[in-house]
Amino acid sequence: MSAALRIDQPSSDEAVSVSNVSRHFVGRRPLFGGGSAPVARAVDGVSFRAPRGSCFAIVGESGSGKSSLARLLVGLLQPTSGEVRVDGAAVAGLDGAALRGLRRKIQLVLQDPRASLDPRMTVFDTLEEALQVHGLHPGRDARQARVADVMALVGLNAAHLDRYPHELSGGQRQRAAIARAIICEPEILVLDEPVSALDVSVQAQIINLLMELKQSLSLTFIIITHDLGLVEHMADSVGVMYLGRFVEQGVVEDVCGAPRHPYTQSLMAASSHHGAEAGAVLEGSIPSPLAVPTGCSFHTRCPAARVLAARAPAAAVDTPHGRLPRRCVQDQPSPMPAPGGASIATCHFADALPAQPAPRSA
Ligand SMILES: Nc1ncnc2c1ncn2[C@@H]1O[C@H](COP(=O)(O)OP(=O)(O)OP(=O)(O)O)[C@@H](O)[C@H]1O
Repeated sequence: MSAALRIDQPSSDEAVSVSNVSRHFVGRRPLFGGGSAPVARAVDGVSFRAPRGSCFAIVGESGSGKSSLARLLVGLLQPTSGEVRVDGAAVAGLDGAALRGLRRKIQLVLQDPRASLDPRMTVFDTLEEALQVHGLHPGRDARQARVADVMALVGLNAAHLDRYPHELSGGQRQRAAIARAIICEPEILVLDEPVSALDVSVQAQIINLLMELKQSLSLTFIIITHDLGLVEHMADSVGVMYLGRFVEQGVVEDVCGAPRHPYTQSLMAASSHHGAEAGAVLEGSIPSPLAVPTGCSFHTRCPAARVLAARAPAAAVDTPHGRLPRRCVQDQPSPMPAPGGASIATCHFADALPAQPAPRSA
């Protein structure tokens, strides 16, 4: 059976399934002094499932690997290891008609719509071209009718059809980019920071539009964001990403309602929606994926690790990052299920910490 047939077959209840996926970027070997080429672990062993019609959110700071994961999902990047399945079929190695089939099924919406809209093409030409690439609605009249339908779906009208991207407002541009993403009737939208470049007044309109489209077109969403407020509003499940890994994942009510990993707790503290209950807002910036800290990769910034070390100095070790609990620096953390079986957190002390904002650093 050809790969083209496989990708188009209706199959599992899972729109997207990601199993232990990694993407490492190998840099240049140093010119002098020998040594091996540096390896950036942008995505490192991520797994999740998004059932049909659900919304899965990937949240984390800039540099955590969210965009690389998005590009792996839509086949723009190939995994170093692991497997991405869309609609039950493996994405790796697709080409030709099979790859076009995948591209129709899963569409990427970017933060800056200018990146997905050609500045030299009108809105009509952009939308018509998408139909032509996939051979849908053959004939000019049929394409015009489909374009008009999709324009209405996204809240644009005939007056916008002949405009170039720079002649549209930010919100209108994002509506045009969404129109381009849905015109070929995809099943899944990967939304990479879909509203963060927009004025606050326009953000709610675009979020409402996306939620309406999700409902009326039975779409599955994978949303990538740094905004936990958006996660709580839109998503069913969430993976919290730090240095290429999910440090906590589960249903949104559990992860956002009672975060167990100190990193999630810090993100919640930094979120405008939870500022009043804030614990420790994170200091410093995310380490380079070229030099992921050993042990728990979050230990160099973890406020809870310092508090635990101060409480139990006998079990602590001195490091360049302060006095830290031995377990944080020595063992590789493995995913720890919540006592109730709901969320999974990789913190060694997830069960010992209050499932609330992280304690302030000592
Ligand atoms: N082609 C590449 N070559 C080398 N390193 C890369 C490449 N692409 C991404 N990286 C590195 O991988 C890490 C994760 O990048 P990525 O863009 O996926 O993160 P992100 O969470 O989406 O951040 P942002 O929100 O800033 O885009 C970064 O440190 C980045 O420098």
